Amino acid sequence: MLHIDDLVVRYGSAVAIDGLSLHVEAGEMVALVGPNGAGKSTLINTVTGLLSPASGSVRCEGRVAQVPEGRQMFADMTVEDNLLLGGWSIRNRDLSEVFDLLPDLAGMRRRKAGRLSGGQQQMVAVGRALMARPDLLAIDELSLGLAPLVVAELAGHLRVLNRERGTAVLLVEQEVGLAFDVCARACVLEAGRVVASGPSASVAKSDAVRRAYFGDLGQEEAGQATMTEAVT
Ligand SMILES: Nc1ncnc2c1ncn2[C@@H]1O[C@H](COP(=O)(O)OP(=O)(O)OP(=O)(O)O)[C@@H](O)[C@H]1O
Repeated sequence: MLHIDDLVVRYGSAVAIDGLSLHVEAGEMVALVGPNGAGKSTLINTVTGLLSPASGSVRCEGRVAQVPEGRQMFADMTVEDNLLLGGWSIRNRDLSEVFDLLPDLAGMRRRKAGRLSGGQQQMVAVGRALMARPDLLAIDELSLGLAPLVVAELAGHLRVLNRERGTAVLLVEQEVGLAFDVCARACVLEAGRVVASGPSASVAKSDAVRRAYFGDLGQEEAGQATMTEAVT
């Protein structure tokens, strides 16, 4: 349902995405991992239309919604009003669907978003994106600054969302263990390219992941990072 082909994205003369192709099937959960500056956020922001390609194409058959890095709450607005903003493009905006999936939000609907904990705010950010009834949910750093228990609860909600509604998920995540656990498939980005792709359990053992997170390959091997490692 998401087709990204030969994508190039630039900031001025700097190339952030460098000829990247990636395809996501309907209902698939795909993790995007890689070192700082690899282009993960740029890719997500291009998928959701916040950035435009310099060349190549991004085509999505269905609605996309984003959970942005840092949550981006409207702090002085209530939880309910934050949620309603997420559904601005929907004719009959109905909070009940989101409350069914994230029941804790119903109890905090009248509270100011800025008064909530980080985990509660992240739940609002997920709920706000779900108000658009997306076919693809693009999440930039689910776990950022959150306690492991809170992250585990959010991950559980994502699994239910995927299982019960068939929503596809593109998850950018620094916590690779979490990303591989939640998503059946993973792609490793380096310097704006996909350098490994396949089932998460296999990608977890790939050279690309060792290079990105453990730095335990020699210079010579690191220099060979430009070819895609197809992991099966
Ligand atoms: N607004 C910007 N202006 C110029 N260059 C940018 C901008 N945003 C990102 N970049 C550059 O584009 C490249 C990709 O950045 P991006 O934030 O997409 O990577 P990332 O994989 O999400 O990194 P991180 O894990 O640190 O968030 C990096 O070299 C970064 O410095």
